[in-house]
Amino acid sequence: MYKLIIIYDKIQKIKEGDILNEDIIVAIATSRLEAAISMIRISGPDCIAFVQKFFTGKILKKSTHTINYGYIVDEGKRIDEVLVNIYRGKKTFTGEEMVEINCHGGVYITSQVLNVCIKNGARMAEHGEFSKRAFLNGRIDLSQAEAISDIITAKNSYATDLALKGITGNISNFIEELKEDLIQIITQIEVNIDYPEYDDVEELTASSLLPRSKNLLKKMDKILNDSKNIKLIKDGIKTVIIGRPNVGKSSLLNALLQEEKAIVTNIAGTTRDIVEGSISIDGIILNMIDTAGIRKTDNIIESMGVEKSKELIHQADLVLLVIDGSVKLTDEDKQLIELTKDITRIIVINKADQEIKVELQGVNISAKDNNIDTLVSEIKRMFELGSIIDNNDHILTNARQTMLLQHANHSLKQAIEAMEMYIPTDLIVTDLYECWSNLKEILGEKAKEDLLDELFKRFCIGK
Ligand SMILES: Nc1nc2c(c(=O)[nH]1)N(C=O)[C@@H](CNc1ccc(C(=O)N[C@@H](CCC(=O)O)C(=O)O)cc1)CN2
Ligand SMILES: Nc1nc2c(ncn2[C@@H]2O[C@H](COP(=O)(O)OP(=O)(O)OP(=O)(O)O)[C@@H](O)[C@H]2O)c(=O)[nH]1
Ligand SMILES: [Mg+2]
Repeated sequence: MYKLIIIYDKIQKIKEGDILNEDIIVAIATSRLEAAISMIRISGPDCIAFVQKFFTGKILKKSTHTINYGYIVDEGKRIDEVLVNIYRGKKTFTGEEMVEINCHGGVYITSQVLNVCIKNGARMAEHGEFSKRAFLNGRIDLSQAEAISDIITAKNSYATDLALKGITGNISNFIEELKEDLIQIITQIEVNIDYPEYDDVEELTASSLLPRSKNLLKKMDKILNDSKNIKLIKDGIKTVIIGRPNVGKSSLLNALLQEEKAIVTNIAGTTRDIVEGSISIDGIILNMIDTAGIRKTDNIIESMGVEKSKELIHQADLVLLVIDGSVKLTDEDKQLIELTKDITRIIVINKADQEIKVELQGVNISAKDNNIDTLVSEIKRMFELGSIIDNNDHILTNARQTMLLQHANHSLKQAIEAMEMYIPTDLIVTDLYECWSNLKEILGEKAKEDLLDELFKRFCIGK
């Protein structure tokens, strides 16, 4: 970020007579601070002619999609030896003319080359401005722009597969299909309102509108249902390990992490603050939190830890409730079983290397001996996430999209209820239009300006 400040400083120092072209934007598109090569990405009308002002290589007038060798110069002085990629015409990422300067990847040298660009009149891009321009120029729709952001932040192969599908327009396609279904329903009503060949509302509704609408609703329901677990695939499963003191929670965390991360002792109340760690089970990410053992205590520090543990239960995607199987179930155990009964949880009966004294449905493990296969299998069984994506292209990938489809779904449901009561069709249309505008917004069609700013701000600079 500091580079941005330096660069804005330089803008102030632009000499009189310099062309300041607000339309040309630059950004460093490499994420690492120091690398072999940095790419400085430039977009905007006539940016090839712009770069030619300080690039010694001769870019042929009519050439496009070529790589050009030369030096970046500033007031006659060579700054760096570079390769420059040029993209003329509208067939580019942003839909505008584009240039990419591949310079050496040091932090200082990159900022020097950037400075030359700024000095000659370009400005730094905002977060996501390249993708935003691609969107505004109609190269991609909003779902594709989100997918570009997703592929950069993807943490596993499921998330990359999903993002790549989104980039290639998968979401766009199935939303267009839904829009097509809906427009056919709306058209049929509109035609009937304008040309009431037969004014029998009941017949029109029963014969075609209702079955068509119900079919569309079913499609939407399925998409919403299949998209439920996407957040878990993308961000991981927030897994909270709880249980009364000394049952082996920290030992379990360590066994899962295959690392002695949390302190383990035979003293009850060892863990006071939370300990975190992440693992990947066949691509499913578990973001685990080991907590303080839950019990009544007079110790202030311990009791704060206990409070935190209780809070975390309600934020979890998965609770691992650890029970010491080598002793009889205590009242504290029973309270925790009750407390988590409506939460996605696995009851983990630990210390199975000893004689088991509890009668309880759960998975038996021995954290101490790293004997946790039963638990790992159970987690895999519960979150068979990959298969959702493998066999299904009709998935939404974020909360914005699913919320809009839920709204669309709701409006359609209301329209169907109205149809079933044979309410005059012109009144039903209002709900259907509401449904329509929500579907459109998924692709960013007529999306509000401030929403767009909000969205693209979350991108990194240079994207
Ligand atoms: N050097 C470089 N590598 C890169 C990118 C880039 O911008 N520059 N990308 C940036 O994200 C990604 C590739 N994505 C891209 C997406 C579209 C177009 C593009 O020019 N599309 C045109 C022409 C397509 C064609 O020739 O068929 C178009 O859609 O009209 C380029 C890159 C990853 N690698
Ligand atoms: N026999 C046996 N002992 C275990 C097993 N797992 C943990 N222990 C022992 O149980 C004791 C407590 O283990 P911890 O992992 O610290 O338990 P905890 O639940 O994190 O305890 P607090 O942090 O105090 O809440 C230690 O002495 C461990 O060695 C196991 O599978 N079998
Ligand atoms: Mg502990």
